[in-house]
Amino acid sequence: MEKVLTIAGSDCSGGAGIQADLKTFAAHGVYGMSVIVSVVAENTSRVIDIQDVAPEMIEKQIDAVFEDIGVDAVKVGMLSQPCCMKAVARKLKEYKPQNVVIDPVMYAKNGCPLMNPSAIDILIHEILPLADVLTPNIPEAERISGIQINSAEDMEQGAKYIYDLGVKNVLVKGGHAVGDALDILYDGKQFYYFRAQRINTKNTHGTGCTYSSAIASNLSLGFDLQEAVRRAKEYVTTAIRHSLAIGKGCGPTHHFYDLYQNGLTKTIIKNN
Ligand SMILES: Nc1ncnc2c1ncn2[C@@H]1O[C@H](COP(=O)(O)OP(=O)(O)OP(=O)(O)O)[C@@H](O)[C@H]1O
Ligand SMILES: Cc1ncc(COP(=O)(O)O)c(N)n1
Repeated sequence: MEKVLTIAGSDCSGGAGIQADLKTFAAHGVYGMSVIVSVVAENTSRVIDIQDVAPEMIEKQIDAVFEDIGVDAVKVGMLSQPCCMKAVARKLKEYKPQNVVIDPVMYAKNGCPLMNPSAIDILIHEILPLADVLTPNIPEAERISGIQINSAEDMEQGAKYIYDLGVKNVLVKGGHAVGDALDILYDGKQFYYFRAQRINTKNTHGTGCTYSSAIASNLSLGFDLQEAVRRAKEYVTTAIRHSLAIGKGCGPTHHFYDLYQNGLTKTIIKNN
């Protein structure tokens, strides 16, 4: 059985964070484990408060997982403060897991900040180099690269800039753009386009968490990166198509094993 770990924040309303990650792992048939970095009192409309777990406790949770069960892939999500980032970086450097997918979460869908803006330098210098694949959305790619993104060409430029910071693979997600939901992967040699029709819904709470966890699951299952992303794109698109109109704000994605089988996307390989 493949074992996948999420290191992220807890969303008590179940749509994003650790909860979305564990649902995604279960739908992929892999064994899910979690290290909670922050407890977030949030729902589909707002973030009420954030309480970070002490860095020593973050490290002890990571030790508990690695000294006993071990992992085949890791997804890293919300890291709100420099001290949390440093604790996670220390332990990832110590255990050197394979298949590390990092989602550099900065804001919730409703615009509430989930990362202290002063942590950006630590994110760039301590966390980004640990990623086998980094999955910024457009505002996150803009913040990391300083490049304004208004087109697919801008997404490519942003991906290239972030790659040059020392990130092995960069997947810029287009959920915040208009038109097709286009994501662009850059591996230092080629750009790969993953495209799906945009679904007309406000219920996209947790899409980024779902996507990065699906990529980590697929990597743990032995798929190469392009195939892992292609399958994850199908999974997240399906999870959005079946998202739930619950709560007063942006409802959550929905997770089913059976729906994972549907093919919805096209992959286009483009030369550099
Ligand atoms: N309305 C939509 N229809 C189809 N696909 C979408 C839609 N919104 C987002 N996506 C897709 O969902 C995935 C997550 O992308 P997005 O840019 O929303 O991430 P995110 O902003 O990090 O998510 P989160 O809301 O969890 O922070 C991407 O594959 C994106 O293309
Ligand atoms: C604990 C936690 N982690 C990540 C997100 C981002 O997800 P979204 O932007 O879909 O709200 C979130 N809202 N909460």
